[in-house]
Amino acid sequence: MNKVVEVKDLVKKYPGFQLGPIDLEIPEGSIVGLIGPNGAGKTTLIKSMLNLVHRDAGMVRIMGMDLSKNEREIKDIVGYVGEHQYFYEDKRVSWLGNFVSSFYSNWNNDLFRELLEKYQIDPKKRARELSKGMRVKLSFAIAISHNPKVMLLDEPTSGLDPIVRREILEEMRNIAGDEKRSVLISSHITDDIDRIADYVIYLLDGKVALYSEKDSLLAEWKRIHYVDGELPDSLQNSLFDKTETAFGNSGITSKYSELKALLDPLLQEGRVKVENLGLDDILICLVGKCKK
Ligand SMILES: Nc1ncnc2c1ncn2[C@@H]1O[C@H](COP(=O)(O)OP(=O)(O)OP(=O)(O)O)[C@@H](O)[C@H]1O
Repeated sequence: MNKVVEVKDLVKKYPGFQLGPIDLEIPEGSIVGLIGPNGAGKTTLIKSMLNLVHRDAGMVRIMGMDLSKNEREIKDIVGYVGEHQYFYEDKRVSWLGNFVSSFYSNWNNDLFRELLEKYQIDPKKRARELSKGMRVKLSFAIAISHNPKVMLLDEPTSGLDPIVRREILEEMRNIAGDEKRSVLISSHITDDIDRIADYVIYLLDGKVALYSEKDSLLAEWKRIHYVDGELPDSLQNSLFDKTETAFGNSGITSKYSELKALLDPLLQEGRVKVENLGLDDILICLVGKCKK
């Protein structure tokens, strides 16, 4: 599969914090969710991928172009929505659309107008008159209207109501659905990531702790509920975050496929139960908040 985005040995240092070295690739037509605790470096990573902050080392290639040499061309094909929206506050939405259109070679004004209507943004309103959610939606409309090949989204859905959030996520699915475009989206709303992502990156303390296909990740991480004495010791010992439950005991495995053959007969007899985990549960374990 082609790589739309390649990041190699990327390092960004701040006093008391270092992002990287980061290596990652985003395949064509995929949505990658970026998950991590506050301060893990998600914003720094996304900004470094667009030269919005200057990296100390490493390489970023987008659609085969090197960010050090082709920054302009790259910005033309990347749609970015950041945590904060900066507009000329006294200008009207229609003016802003017109203004930004001049920076992009593939600007689609019909699409921009369609999106404003869909997101119920009055083109006559001035930026300062828009609500927080409307500002995010306007940023999306702008990012999508220049037909980007890659979308880099930094916590884009946090201020949005559930209806618009769903719409925006759907839009991202459509963008990735044409197989040629890709999305990297950071969010603390792991439900959103769960809903749309094909891959998940866990970023902890500036490093990629885990990068996996989402479905296989969720297939491997399970909580096993068992009654004492029902599980072979070796299996019990391989579990972590052991907790007493109404069923008896429980513990987490991150390698369910390796235990499945042993567990299947017990499952059939109802002596063991298997519970699915969410992306949040996995994050909590990865940051070391699970019992060993
Ligand atoms: N301009 C800056 N100057 C100094 N330190 C910075 C700067 N920007 C970010 N940092 C530091 O870099 C680290 C990572 O911050 P970053 O905003 O990338 O994390 P994040 O994962 O996006 O966090 P959050 O989930 O809270 O938005 C933090 O320790 C932060 O204090």
